[in-house]
Amino acid sequence: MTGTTLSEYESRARELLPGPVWDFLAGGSGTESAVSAGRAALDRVRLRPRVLVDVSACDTRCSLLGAPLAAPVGIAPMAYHRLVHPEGEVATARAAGDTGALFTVSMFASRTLEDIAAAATGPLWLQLYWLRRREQLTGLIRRAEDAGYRALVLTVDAPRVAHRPRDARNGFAVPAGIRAVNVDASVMSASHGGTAGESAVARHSREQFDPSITWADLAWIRERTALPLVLKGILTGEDALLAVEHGVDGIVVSNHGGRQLDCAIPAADALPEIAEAVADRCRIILDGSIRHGTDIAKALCLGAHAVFVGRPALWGLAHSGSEGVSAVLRGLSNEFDEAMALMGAVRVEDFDRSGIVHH
Ligand SMILES: Cc1cc2nc3c(=O)[nH]c(=O)nc-3n(C[C@H](O)[C@H](O)[C@H](O)COP(=O)(O)O)c2cc1C
Ligand SMILES: CCCCCCC(=O)C(=O)O
Repeated sequence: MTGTTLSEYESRARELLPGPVWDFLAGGSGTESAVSAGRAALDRVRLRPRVLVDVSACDTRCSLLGAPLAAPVGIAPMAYHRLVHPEGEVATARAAGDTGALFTVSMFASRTLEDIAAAATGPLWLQLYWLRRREQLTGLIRRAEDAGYRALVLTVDAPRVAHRPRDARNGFAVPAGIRAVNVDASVMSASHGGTAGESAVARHSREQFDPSITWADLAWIRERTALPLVLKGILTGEDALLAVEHGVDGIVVSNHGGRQLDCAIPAADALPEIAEAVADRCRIILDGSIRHGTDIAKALCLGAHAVFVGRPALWGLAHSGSEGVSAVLRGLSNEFDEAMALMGAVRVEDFDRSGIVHH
C-alpha cells in the first residue's frame, strides 16, 4: 500500500473530513454493535495453510457475472462520494479501472451515471433502492443500460434507512452543492431538512423508499431489463433460497456495514448457511469489514465468489482522490496474492471450507 497502511488512510480521512461527514461514514445503526461484530466474525475465522504446493504462479484473477476482475474484489455501493472528494465517483471509477476492480455505483451517487461511465475503464454495476416513484427506477435502468453498466444490484435490507444515532445527533444533511444527481431533485433531496435529533437521510428515505415491496415485485425489474440482477443484504439461508427460486443472478451477503438492522448477524457468520442453500446456483459476494487480503481468502473459504469493500475505498478517496482509492485496492490485492501463496492456493477456485477453522 505504497508504505501507507490502511489504518493510516482511515486516520487521515478522519482528520480531513468534517465531523458529521466522518460520522456518516463510520457510524452504524442503534448500538453500532453490528459494525464491530462484523470485524469480530472475520477475526474468529482462522486459516489452515497447505504447504509444498507450487505457488510460483498464483493467479488472483476471476470473473463475476461476466466481468473480468484482477482479483475477486469490488467497491460496495456507497452514496455521495463527493462528500469526501470533489471528483466523487468519477475518481473512484478511474481507480477501480486502474486496479481491475468492479465498481458498484450507488443510485445516490453524486456524479451522473454517464460521467462515471466515461471515466471508467473497468466494469460498473448500478445499485438501486426501491423508490415509491417507480418511473425513477425505469429511467435509471434505461440509463444504466445505455451507459454500459453490466448488472443491477437491488438493496433489500433497507425498507428505510435505519436510525443512526450519530447522524441523528448531528442532524446530518448532505451539504449544499452535493446531490444525488441521478434522481429527480424533488424525489430525493437529503441535502436539506436535517435537524438536531433527526438526519435528513433517514427522513428522506422514509418519505421516498417503498417499504411494501416483496419477492413478487422482482418480476417488475425483470420485465424491464435483461441485465443480471443481484440482491444486496441477504443474511439467511431461507432468503438466499428464495432469491435462487426467483431467478436472481447473485446475492450480496451483507449487514450493510452495521448500518441497518442493529444487532444483525455479521455477514461472515451468515455466509456458510447461505452458500449451502445456494449450492452454486448464483454468485455470492460478501461485504462488511473486509480490511485485509486474508479477509478475502476467508470469505472465499466460507463460500463467497468475491468481496465488496466499503468504507476503505472512501478513506482512500478522502486521502488522495483516485490515487488513494487505487492504493487501497492495490494494497488489498497484493495482500490477497500473498495470502494465496502462503495458503497454497494457486487459483481463486482453490479456496474452500477446508481452508478455515472457526474459533
Ligand atoms: C457512507 C456509506 C454509504 C453507503 N451507501 C450505500 C448505498 O447507497 N447503497 C447500499 O446498498 N449500501 C450502501 N452502503 C453500505 C455498503 O454498500 C456496504 O454494505 C458496507 O459499507 C460494507 O461494509 P464496510 O464499509 O465495513 O466495508 C453505504 C455504506 C457507507 C459507509
Ligand atoms: C435518502 C438517501 C439515502 C442514502 C442511503 C445510503 C446508505 O445506504 C447508507 O448506508 O448510508
